[in-house]
Amino acid sequence: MKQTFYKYQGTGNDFVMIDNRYLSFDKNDTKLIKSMCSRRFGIGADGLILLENHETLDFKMVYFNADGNESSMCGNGGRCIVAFAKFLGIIENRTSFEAIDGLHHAEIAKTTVRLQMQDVSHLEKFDSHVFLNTGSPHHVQMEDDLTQLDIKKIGSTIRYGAPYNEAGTNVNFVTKISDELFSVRTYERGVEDETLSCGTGVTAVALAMNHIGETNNNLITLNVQGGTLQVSFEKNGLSLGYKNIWLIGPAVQVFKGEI
Ligand SMILES: N[C@@H](CCC[C@H](N)C(=O)O)C(=O)O
Repeated sequence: MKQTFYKYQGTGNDFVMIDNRYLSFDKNDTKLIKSMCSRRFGIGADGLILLENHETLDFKMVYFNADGNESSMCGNGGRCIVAFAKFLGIIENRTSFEAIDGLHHAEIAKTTVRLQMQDVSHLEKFDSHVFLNTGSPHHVQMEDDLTQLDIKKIGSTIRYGAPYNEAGTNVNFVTKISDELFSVRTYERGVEDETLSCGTGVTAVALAMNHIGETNNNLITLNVQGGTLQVSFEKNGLSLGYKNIWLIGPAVQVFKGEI
């Protein structure tokens, strides 16, 4: 049987998107998901996302990395599935849906999607980096010059090295431009390469920069390889950590196909 799919991108982080409300797609077929995401032998994407029915919320998001394995939260994918739900007529301009890390609220206006992320209560500061989980694990490291870095080489060394080892982490390299503007390049676990953007990654960068005192702003703009994202947040007064965190940026349908 033919499978209809859509291709979406959010600041260049691209996804195969499938309406799986009738459970027609076999999500245990890791080889198929990997081959669909392959840029040489398939459609080509950083990940594949299924939109499924949810008992009480608007829909459920199921996310797979390009390696074919289901993974933790994808912020850009979360923004893209909101645009997809609107395209399918499931939602209007506001939504609540479930992803692997729990409930998310979002709003869409034209091609801009604002996605609420989970509160972050635990950030670990080390000499050369910060580690935190924004739905996915992120190592955040400041650098003087992002243009000269071999992101795949350095990123994979950190991702597979101690203390992360096989389970791994995503790795973000950051340069400060001003108190409200940072540049970011990200090595993504499960893609095992640099991607043009990572939503949970820029969220981690914004919180980490506030946490280590590089900025006191609570609305941060982040230049990534594929465009520009914004992250807003509030410091959690009662404890170390952040709440009311929103990831904001474009989410665009690129094409529709059939395999
Ligand atoms: N591109 C994503 C992150 C996807 C998950 C990540 N590769 C992992 O497995 O941790 C984003 O936009 O957040």
